[in-house]
Amino acid sequence: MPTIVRPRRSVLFMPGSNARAASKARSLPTDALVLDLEDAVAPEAKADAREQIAATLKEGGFGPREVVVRTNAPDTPWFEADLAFVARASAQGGGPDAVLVPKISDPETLIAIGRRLDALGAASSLRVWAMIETPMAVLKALDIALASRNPVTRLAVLVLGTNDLSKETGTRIVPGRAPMLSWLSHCVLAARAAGVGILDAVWNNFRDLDGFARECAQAAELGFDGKTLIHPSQIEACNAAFSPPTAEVEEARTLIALFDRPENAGRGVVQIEGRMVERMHADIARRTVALADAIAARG
Ligand SMILES: CC(C)(COP(=O)(O)OP(=O)(O)OC[C@H]1O[C@@H](n2cnc3c(N)ncnc32)[C@H](O)[C@@H]1OP(=O)(O)O)[C@@H](O)C(=O)NCCC(=O)NCCSC(=O)C[C@H](O)C(=O)O
Ligand SMILES: [Mg+2]
Repeated sequence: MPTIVRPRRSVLFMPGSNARAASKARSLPTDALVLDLEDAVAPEAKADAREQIAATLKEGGFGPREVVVRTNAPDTPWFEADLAFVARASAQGGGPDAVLVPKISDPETLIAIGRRLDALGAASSLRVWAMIETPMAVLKALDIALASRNPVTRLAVLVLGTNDLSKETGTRIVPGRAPMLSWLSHCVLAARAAGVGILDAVWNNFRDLDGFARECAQAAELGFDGKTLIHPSQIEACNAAFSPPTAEVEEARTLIALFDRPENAGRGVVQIEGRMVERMHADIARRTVALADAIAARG
């Protein structure tokens, strides 16, 4: 698993057409924001939403937050215009960091999208995030994640979409998510095997913050980097759930220092207060410290 240097604990969706929400996001402690052209925008409002997102991007002011635009799905009449818009914005500078493409179900589609972005002259820095939200996408999660090894795909992050998964499968979204747990874990494994990021799905009932906090804790235990959000009230609990606790960071620093001592240079295993620690624990500790430092650097 690679060292995470870009915190993606909280990733806030907002309708691309909602200028007020985008303006608000400039001062919210979210790690990333997604300006949506898909579900949150009515069919007749797609073109206006593109214009609004263009104005939002031009104005900038998002600081260290990663800015992402979600297009409509590849098989919709809006996709080509959405992709061309994102490519143009990125080529002009000040564009989004990534484009999030919904309903990806196979690696071939990612390759085609990457080629199209190249042909449209998108900036080389533009990354692709892929939504895993069809039954086929879950079944092919590893193939999709491994598409990141082909640089043409620009693939950096997978994002779960449990609303669409529920719609496509008839599986209910229930507290604890037992019916979907195996899918979530399978996707985390696929992302880790390929070395891409992975974000959990949204929690719809944004007034139920206790239930939301429980789901964040579950997502962190499952190994997600963070969670996608729909309302500012969800950011604080989400950031807390995906930040390494202070005591864990302190312990990690102690462990790294122990292995860095000259007398331990050739040792694979040492002990701290009667507990065995191996070099793999030092690797985990370095990841914890790298994430904590990156979070602290945000201020
Ligand atoms: C759900 C909402 C429509 C609720 O909005 P609203 O009624 O305005 O809520 P509040 O009155 O509580 O809002 C308080 C203030 O916060 C601002 N606000 C609200 N939501 C956002 C946001 N997402 N980002 C930024 N700011 C936000 C309001 O403007 C209020 O500000 P102020 O006026 O200054 O007081 C709304 O929250 C919303 O639209 N959320 C995002 C919906 C969305 O993007 N959905 C698509 C992504 S989820 C998805 O697609 C699922 C996935 O694909 C799957 O398959 O699972
Ligand atoms: Mg969806």
